[in-house]
Amino acid sequence: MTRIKCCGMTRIEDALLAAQLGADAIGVILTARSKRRVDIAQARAICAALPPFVGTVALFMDDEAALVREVIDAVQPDLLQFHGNESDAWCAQFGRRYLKAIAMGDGVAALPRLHDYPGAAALLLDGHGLGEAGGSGKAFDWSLMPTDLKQPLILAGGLSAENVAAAVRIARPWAVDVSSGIESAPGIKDPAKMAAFVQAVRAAG
Ligand SMILES: O=C(O)c1ccccc1NCC(=O)[C@H](O)[C@H](O)COP(=O)(O)O
Repeated sequence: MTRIKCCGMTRIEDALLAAQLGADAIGVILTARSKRRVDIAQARAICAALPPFVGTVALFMDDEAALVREVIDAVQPDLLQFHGNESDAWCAQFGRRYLKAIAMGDGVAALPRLHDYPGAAALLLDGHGLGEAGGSGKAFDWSLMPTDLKQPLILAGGLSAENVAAAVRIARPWAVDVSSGIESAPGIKDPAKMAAFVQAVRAAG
């Protein structure tokens, strides 16, 4: 079964609907680099509203360590996600499990970077270019998804109800991650798109 993370939640009602529909995790974005940014109080309210067994992920992109610590204390997310040029040692300093996003927009040139994060709980392969923010809606060449890495791989970038079944079939990821493909506007999730996305992933197996 392919797990599902719905990212970029800015409203409690959207996060609750994702949970009801069967999403395995939701993401809240704390970095100023995002148009889906929430403040710490919003992130805490969204995460605290969720039922048990739905994971929470707090996202950062080249942010100050002090912000990450503040979020850990206030929000208590299950996982951290780092989306920028952070090193593995930098990500590990918080003593928390983390996902490391890898920009796959450069195609094969990005592949060596997949070996730079042995401490990450999983790698999230995203469609944008190096140095660009996530949530871009850009897909990458799914056939580049490696099969020889020990870490679980999360497929992200430009996924939607229309293409996710093909993506799962080609890339065989541990999980898929989606943001703009389930939105009506940045940070505003669309119930019909979210339901169709979860259904398409479940049908894909
Ligand atoms: O979504 C953002 O606005 C964002 C900004 C800066 C860093 C990371 C960001 N999102 C990270 C995610 O995990 C997204 O879900 C992922 O990039 C996929 O987004 P999309 O292509 O829109 O499905």
